[in-house]
Amino acid sequence: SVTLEHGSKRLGKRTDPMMGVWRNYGLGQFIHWGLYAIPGGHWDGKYYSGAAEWIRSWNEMPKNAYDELYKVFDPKAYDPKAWAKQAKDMGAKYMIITTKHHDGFCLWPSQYTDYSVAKSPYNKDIIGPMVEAYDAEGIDVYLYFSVMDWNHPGYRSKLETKEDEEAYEGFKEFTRNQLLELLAFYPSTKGLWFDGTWDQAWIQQAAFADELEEEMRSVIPGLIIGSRFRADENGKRHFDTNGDLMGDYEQGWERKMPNRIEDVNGNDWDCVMTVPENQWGYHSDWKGHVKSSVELIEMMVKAASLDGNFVINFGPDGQGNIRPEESLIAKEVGEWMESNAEAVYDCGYLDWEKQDWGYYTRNRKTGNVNLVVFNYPASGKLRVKVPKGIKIQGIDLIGTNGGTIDLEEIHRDEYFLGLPKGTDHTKPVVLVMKIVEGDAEVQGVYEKAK
Ligand SMILES: COc1ccc([C@@H]2N[C@@H](C)[C@@H](O)[C@H]2O)cc1
Repeated sequence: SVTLEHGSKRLGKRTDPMMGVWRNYGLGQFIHWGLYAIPGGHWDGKYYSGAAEWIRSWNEMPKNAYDELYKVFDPKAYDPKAWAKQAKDMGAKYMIITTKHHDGFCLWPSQYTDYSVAKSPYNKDIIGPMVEAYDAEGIDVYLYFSVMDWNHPGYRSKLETKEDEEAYEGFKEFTRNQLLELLAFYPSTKGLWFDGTWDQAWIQQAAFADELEEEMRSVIPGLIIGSRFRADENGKRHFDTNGDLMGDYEQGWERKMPNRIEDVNGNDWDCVMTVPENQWGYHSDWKGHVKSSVELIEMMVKAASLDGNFVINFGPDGQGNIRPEESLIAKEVGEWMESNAEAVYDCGYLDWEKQDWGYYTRNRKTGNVNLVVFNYPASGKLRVKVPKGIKIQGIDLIGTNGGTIDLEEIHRDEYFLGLPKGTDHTKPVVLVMKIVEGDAEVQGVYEKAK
């Protein structure tokens, strides 16, 4: 490996308590809210087929028309307490809120720009009450911040002239000022979720960004920052020139999932996911595939089974309403979490052979092995191979005990688990297995589960 001034600062996962909390979240909520929610994917009677939060980049929408929207931002229905309650009921352990998206509009009254809620008819801080409401529900708050800022005169995607470089120095100072301001205004935030960091101009700022990351970490010790914030001195992002992870967790899984444990390279990671195919901000007219709650539950369990967190995105409309489709998702995911959360919270990868019926997750606190069944076997029996040296002490439907599951040993270390007659398998079914690890030879023949 090569010596790097501005590469990864740590090999392997963070081992401190704050990162341990992050690692056990399981489920989060993303909220994309801003001026783009006002047009909601339409302008002048035309339908924008792109991602609604990118409507400013659509040539059918005049840039100055977009840039005037702040004059009508006055969300009468905004009720952060209701949002936080809904997120709590869904089972979210953390929430990521767009403080500033690519358009540069700030949902907090920033001292460093007039392009904020302070200059809108609403004229109140949006972020503060949201942080308070989510903190009150015990949901940790993370601040999304886009470095790319289409509104700031000093923003550049690349630096070609002397003028560019001088303007960009001002932009860098502005960016640092806003980030320090956010940490000062909202000190209960647990971390920052960066986006808009792919521009050449930013990638060339390895030293500046490295120093800024250090500074932010000193302002809030334990602050959690992902792999997207900065590049190393060779322009390498997410993973430095030596292939080591930048930041505290991998942020590359946007609208996609890893498939095998090897894909996550031993790093912490989160997957952020839209309900429709590709809309983060509010679009009043979703086209294409809209994910069901069972699809999202499967992704959430798959993430936990591969040592990651899963974050479901919500895009409130221009008045601050959560749309009905998203409220239904929150309700149905919450209903499933009501009785199955222990198979997701505090859970991670189990190095047992992946089976077709679904996913294993290992609860780090209880040691229990969870079998989350999505593909119900026609035989009604799950085939489970346990590694040598594992003794099954008991298996039960989640939430029950007393051996409701019929266990048949079909080979050494291989069993058929019979699911109780009448099990409702229109929703994922969870079995909880208590195991004893260690050299089974010493313990002699396995005792059948009671
Ligand atoms: C293909 O380029 C992009 C650039 C930015 C995004 C942003 N990241 C997501 C988390 C949303 O904020 C989306 O606008 C998505 C795709």
